[in-house]
Amino acid sequence: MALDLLTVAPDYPLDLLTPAQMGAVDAQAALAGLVVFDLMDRAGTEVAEVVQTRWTPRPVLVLCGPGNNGGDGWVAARRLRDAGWPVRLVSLVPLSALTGAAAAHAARWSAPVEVWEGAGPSLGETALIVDALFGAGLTRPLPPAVRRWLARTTALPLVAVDVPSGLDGGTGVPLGWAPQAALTVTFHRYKPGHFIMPGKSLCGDLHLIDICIPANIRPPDRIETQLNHPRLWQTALRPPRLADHKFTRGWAMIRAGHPESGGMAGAAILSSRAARRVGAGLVSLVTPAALSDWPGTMVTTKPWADACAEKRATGFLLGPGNGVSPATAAAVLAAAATGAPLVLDADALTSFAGDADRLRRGLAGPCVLTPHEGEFARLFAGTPVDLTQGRLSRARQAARWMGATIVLKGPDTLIAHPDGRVIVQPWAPPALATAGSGDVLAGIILGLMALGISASDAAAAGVWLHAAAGQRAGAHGMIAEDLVDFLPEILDKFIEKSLY
Ligand SMILES: NC(=O)C1=CN([C@@H]2O[C@H](COP(=O)(O)OP(=O)(O)OC[C@H]3O[C@@H](n4cnc5c(N)ncnc54)[C@H](O)[C@@H]3O)[C@@H](O)[C@H]2O)[C@@H](O)CC1
Ligand SMILES: [K+]
Repeated sequence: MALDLLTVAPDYPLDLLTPAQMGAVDAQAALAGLVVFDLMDRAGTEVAEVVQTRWTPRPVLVLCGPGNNGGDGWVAARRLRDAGWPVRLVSLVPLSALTGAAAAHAARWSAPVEVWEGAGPSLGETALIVDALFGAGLTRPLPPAVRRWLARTTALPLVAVDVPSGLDGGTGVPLGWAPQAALTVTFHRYKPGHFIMPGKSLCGDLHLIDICIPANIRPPDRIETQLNHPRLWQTALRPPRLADHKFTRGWAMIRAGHPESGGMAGAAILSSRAARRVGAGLVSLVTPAALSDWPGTMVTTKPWADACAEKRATGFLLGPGNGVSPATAAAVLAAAATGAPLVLDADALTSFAGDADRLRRGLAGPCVLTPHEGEFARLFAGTPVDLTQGRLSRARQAARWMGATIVLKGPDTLIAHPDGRVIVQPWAPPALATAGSGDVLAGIILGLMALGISASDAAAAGVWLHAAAGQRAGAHGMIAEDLVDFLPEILDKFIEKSLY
């Protein structure tokens, strides 16, 4: 089910654990006296519960693998059978190959078992598949026969235990291939692969089960990936103070309406409105062409160099409707050299395609880059960033190398910081994929940075506010202008209230 961004519980777990970290938590839980047999019992029992909530009784085929993921499957099969469901259980390995808690739960199964042979089991009446083949322990692609069997059953709904077998929970990238699940039930904490494409899509609806591992049992290393939520940054946002005047709330400069883009300024106007809505004191559109009047936004035809020389400027945005050109690249470098907060989007990024190192060397202050996949690939081609890796790894590498915050946009927008942390925005309505939406996002981040908020907080807050405005706007008929108009309501309800 799509988790509701606006109502998610304040104690919702934000940490995303890699399979190795989850393994470390499991191991510590065992050391702390928790019994794997009991954890597995809870896990499998809850899988069966969730299945019964979602589907009426029907012939179900439970596929159990060789490890603990398979163990969860044995429990789920037993619970479903106890509840009166027609259950077939197929074990990938002979029962003699099972060990530990999985073997103990297998011993409690009192009905016939089919052991996988050749091309796999016949489907018969099967109307639902439970995939308990491999979870966190998968280290290599699925056996070819398993892959072929799963690929033939795509017409049936599949419930994945922990992850669709074949998906790397750490990255969201399949180890070769993974089936499409209708529902994925996972335990204790979500993993990055549940929210990062293509894993996010392969998992279908997500359900997190508390198997009663205490929250103080944590992996020994730093948790580097988290879900985005106001809890992470809301103390950085502040309501206007009594003593404020427009310059204490920041002066943002936006480069707009350049001849290379045919003089179009609409994108920059959207950005400027967004920057003002989130609280920037003053926003200037710096443009060589006269623009029609935009009340509240200052329009100036002074040269960009003059804008960069303005000591009171607290933020610059380049990109929206700037045109891909050496002039745009030069304007970026001029703004970057000031050391003031900088947001780069669209054409400002593509103007450095094949020359990203020049941008990297030119950055003198905090910077947020907001590429979508195509802009990211163009910008980082030929750099040390390995473009063959999944989105999480690529975003992380790019932020480290560039020394800037990277907002890699998509249905799973990633906010990667130079220190290796990545914040994942899991809930973004697909309606946000519309012209002008990116200009609004860049403007929100600019406005927050111009207010003095750090690049990392501004990027995470900006992405969240943008998604929340999109959710508030609804599934149909939303245009980018609407996002801007919903911002005050979102800020009011979710940010400032928490500060008083
Ligand atoms: N450890 C715990 O405390 C708990 C673990 N749980 C479950 O345990 C799972 C992890 O269990 P495991 O670590 O045993 O890992 P898995 O059950 O995912 O798989 C491990 C087994 O698969 C084999 N294997 C890996 N890749 C293979 C491939 N491509 N072809 C054939 N064999 C392959 C491994 O050699 C190993 O025998 C989780 O995903 C979760 O479902 C739950 O029971 C909850 C409690
Ligand atoms: K699985």
